[in-house]
Amino acid sequence: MSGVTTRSRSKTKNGNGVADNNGINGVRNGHGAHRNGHNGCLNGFHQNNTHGQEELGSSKMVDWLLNKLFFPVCLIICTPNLVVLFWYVNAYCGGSYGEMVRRLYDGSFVHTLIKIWSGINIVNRFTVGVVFGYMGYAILFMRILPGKTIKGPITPKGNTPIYKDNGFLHYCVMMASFGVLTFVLKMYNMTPTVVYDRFGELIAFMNFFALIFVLMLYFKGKYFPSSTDSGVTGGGFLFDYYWGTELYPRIFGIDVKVFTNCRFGMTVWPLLVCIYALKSYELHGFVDSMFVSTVLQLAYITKFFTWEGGYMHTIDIILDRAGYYICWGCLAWLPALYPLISYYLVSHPVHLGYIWTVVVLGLGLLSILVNYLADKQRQDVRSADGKCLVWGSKPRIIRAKYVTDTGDERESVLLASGWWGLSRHFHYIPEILLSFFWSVPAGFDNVLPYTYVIYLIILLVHRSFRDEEKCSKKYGTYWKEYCQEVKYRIVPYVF
Ligand SMILES: NC(=O)C1=CN([C@@H]2O[C@H](COP(=O)(O)OP(=O)(O)OC[C@H]3O[C@@H](n4cnc5c(N)ncnc54)[C@H](OP(=O)(O)O)[C@@H]3O)[C@@H](O)[C@H]2O)C=CC1
Ligand SMILES: CC(C)CCC[C@@H](C)[C@H]1CC[C@H]2C3=CC=C4C[C@@H](O)CC[C@]4(C)[C@H]3CC[C@]12C
Repeated sequence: MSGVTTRSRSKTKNGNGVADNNGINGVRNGHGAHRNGHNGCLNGFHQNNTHGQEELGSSKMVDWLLNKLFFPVCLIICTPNLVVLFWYVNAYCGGSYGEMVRRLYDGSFVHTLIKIWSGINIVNRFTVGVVFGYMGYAILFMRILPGKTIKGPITPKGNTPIYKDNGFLHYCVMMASFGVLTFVLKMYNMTPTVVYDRFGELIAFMNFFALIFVLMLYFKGKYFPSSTDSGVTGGGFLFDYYWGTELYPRIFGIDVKVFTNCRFGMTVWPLLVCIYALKSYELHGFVDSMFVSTVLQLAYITKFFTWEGGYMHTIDIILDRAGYYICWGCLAWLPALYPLISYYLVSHPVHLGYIWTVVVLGLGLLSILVNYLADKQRQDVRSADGKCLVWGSKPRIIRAKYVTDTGDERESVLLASGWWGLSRHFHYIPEILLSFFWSVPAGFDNVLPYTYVIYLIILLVHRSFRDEEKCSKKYGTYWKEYCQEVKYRIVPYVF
């Protein structure tokens, strides 16, 4: 499926002799001897200051405790339970979190949780057959479908991962296969909506499978890495399990992250949306709220697959390792949470009427367009090396220099006009609005339909901080210059 070509090897130290988190050196640039954006400083702290060193020590300790222990452990404990609770609140609590909380506290919280888990028949012929059957089919097409060979960005250790750009074709084949399967099953008086009826078993199985799979990835990265972008972080087992031990693991030539993120998570999402829409049709006939939500989600996912090559340049691929966060996330969290609104709409059909159908659909499609145009604008300006027009004028750009781990000096174009002049992550606004538009057809009876919107706001705000930390380390003063030019992080004039 994909391979890795290795460029020259070099030590993993930056200009300061200090290995940095991203493996990308601070910038030695025309702005003076600044490294990581701080003259003579490391991470913003002066070294020759004992008091500063103590501060550095204690703040690093707090940072380690929070980011490498507390948050990862909390997520590993809470999210596998949440995945099952998302299903439970729909299936047994009428979609009401209030009712779920009442049931959980009726007796002891842990006892009720154990009762929920033990009531699920997790490993059976159906769950094993559906999950592994789908995976086998997806892997087969991932390998045999044709696609242009594309190069991913050079990794911190100087590797250039190679991908086969067959994501869109794969998506079309999987959706068409679903259509054929539905037709064939119908001939035998069967229906794929059994997935809706037995979703609790399926998601519990995926949960366990993904937890074990991530453990296997941990050992693979530690003892049998696919490339030099691997190894333990020094943060201890729990953090390495959460974060991963490899950037680009490959198993029998299959890129694990491409599989978990794109060929599993992002493909299972539209399949579940179709299954839930079909279930709603079986129960109630045509329902406009389900129609609006389905169309918007499918349009968004289709947009994703037309841009899959661009996704290979995002922090999910270039920064995040294949661990609990990304892999368990895409195998279990994504299928449970992202199509949750459609699951909810099956048992809560709402009649919108023509006007609201058109308004919500129109606003949703507009949000997809703006999000797409913003992503494309940044990509176009970079591929034209800034020699193009943005909104009809010459783009404002910053030519940001940086030094790679291998010691090569490179340059990236940072766009500071168009969508990227409004705020540094303006494209997150249409992303969030869109999630609202595909949820709002459910009405305001319960909070559950807005779970994804709330999660997305948290995820994207956190992501903006993670991304800016990465960019600031990579581009140093150039990033500062960009932040001075474009003052707001996400919402212009507010945040
Ligand atoms: N639904 C969901 O769960 C989520 C959806 N998304 C969506 O995925 C898409 C991509 O996500 P995103 O977070 O943007 O990730 P990206 O990784 O694509 O964007 C950030 C990167 O873009 C580059 N960059 C930043 N500012 C500029 C600029 N001004 N000009 C040019 N390049 C710049 C930097 O990379 P470099 O090092 O190359 O300079 C930076 O690391 C978006 O549409 C987003 O809405 C994202 C997260 C979650
Ligand atoms: C452990 C969990 C609480 C968190 C798991 C998070 C992951 C499942 C998600 C983190 C970032 C997400 C994505 C980033 C960018 C994307 C591009 C967009 O166009 C489509 C969606 C997505 C692929 C999205 C998918 C889920 C994440 C990987």
